[in-house]
Amino acid sequence: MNFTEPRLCTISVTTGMLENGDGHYRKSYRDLDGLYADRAAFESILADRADDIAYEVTSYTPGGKTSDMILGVTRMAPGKVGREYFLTRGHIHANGDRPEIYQTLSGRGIMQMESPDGEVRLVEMGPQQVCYVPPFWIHRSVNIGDEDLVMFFSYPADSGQDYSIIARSGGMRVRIMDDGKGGWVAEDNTAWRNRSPEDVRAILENAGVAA
Ligand SMILES: O=P(O)(O)OC[C@H]1O[C@H](O)[C@H](O)[C@@H](O)[C@@H]1O
Ligand SMILES: [Fe+2]
Repeated sequence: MNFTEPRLCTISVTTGMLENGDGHYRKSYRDLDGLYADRAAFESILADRADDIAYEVTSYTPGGKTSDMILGVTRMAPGKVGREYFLTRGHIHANGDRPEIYQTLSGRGIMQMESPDGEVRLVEMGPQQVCYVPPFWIHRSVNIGDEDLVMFFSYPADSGQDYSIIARSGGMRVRIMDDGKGGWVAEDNTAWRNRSPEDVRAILENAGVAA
């Protein structure tokens, strides 16, 4: 029997990268078009740093099965588009019943979660705090600090990412905004529309769960 070889990876908290992984992708500000509320503020970021890295993900994928755990690191730059803090695109796992674990290594962030039927959970996280993202929750990270947000993550390798679920509902239900006092406040996203009971049922049934 050919057992999978163990793998040692090193996390560089200062560069926000996993070393000795096998995956790396970057998202520039240009790639994040349409996510933020303040169109004019976003355009002005595009005007002078469209190709700068907004966030990047380095990872190791040992295989493709449920029992193979992907692990990696996300590094997200600090900043705001108007009053809205920088964020990752966000997704639900294409196999919706797959969970994820996130550990903040440096910086301050919010794990923004939304259930298929529109419940919102906001988990503020600092260094060495771990958030368990349960099956079926749409999730994205938001950098509410003034330095890089560096997070370790792990999830089953056959989870997959479905980004369309957020696009179809006009974004996530709330936006994480500067409260003007150095903190944050969650404000309703006026473009958001809830998923229908049929949509919710389809997400559950796709994972073999009775609605
Ligand atoms: O996939 P995004 O929504 O762009 O988020 C960026 C990354 O965030 C987390 O670290 C996830 O575990 C990654 O799978 C994801 O790629
Ligand atoms: Fe995920």
